[in-house]
Amino acid sequence: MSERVRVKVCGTTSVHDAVMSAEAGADAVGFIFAPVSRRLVSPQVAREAGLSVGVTVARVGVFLNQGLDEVLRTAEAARVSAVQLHGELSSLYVEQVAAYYPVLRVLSPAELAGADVWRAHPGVTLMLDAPQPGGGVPLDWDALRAVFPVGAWLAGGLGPQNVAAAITALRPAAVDGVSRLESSPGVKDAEAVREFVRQARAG
Ligand SMILES: O=C(O)c1ccccc1N[C@@H]1O[C@H](COP(=O)(O)O)[C@@H](O)[C@H]1O
Repeated sequence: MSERVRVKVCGTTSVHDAVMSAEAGADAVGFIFAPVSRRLVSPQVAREAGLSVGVTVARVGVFLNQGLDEVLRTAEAARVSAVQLHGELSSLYVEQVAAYYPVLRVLSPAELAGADVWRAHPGVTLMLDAPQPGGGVPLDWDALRAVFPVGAWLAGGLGPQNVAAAITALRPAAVDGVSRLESSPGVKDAEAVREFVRQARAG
């Protein structure tokens, strides 16, 4: 029997949306701490939102090319349970974060050649995403079929209309979405979130 696909709803900026995502059945909510993001949230709000989702929902802090100190300080202040790392980062940097938090290391398809180093690392899970995170652009699933790493998570333009097809194509361990789950940047569309979870469970 294949394992159930986990669902992460990212870009949470309020207690209201965190609770709504948890009630919709999300396994994880994401908080984006990259200053460039239109979904930037403060560690204080993320902490309050994370405390409101109960014990079974993971709280993921998302970072893009930020310094190690900043990542660890922000993650601690927000009380996240895992850290998602985007950007051009050394293996040493990723290992240093993984000494404190389970890590989702995000790679674009062009970076997959460097994925091998993480396959045997118990604290690091791979996520495949588009080169522009949060851009709502799906990956070319057909091109990835033969190379998608077992156990990896999938992001990139996933929403209620395409998540089941993505799961069928690549059998990721989890799916993650932002742009297609919003009514405006940083504000969730509750019906889109509910349908995203429903479709992912059906996929
Ligand atoms: O969404 C952002 O603004 C963002 C900024 C910096 C790093 C990551 C960001 N989001 C991540 O992008 C993917 C998928 O987004 P989308 O569904 O294609 O819009 C997801 O992993 C987010 O965590």
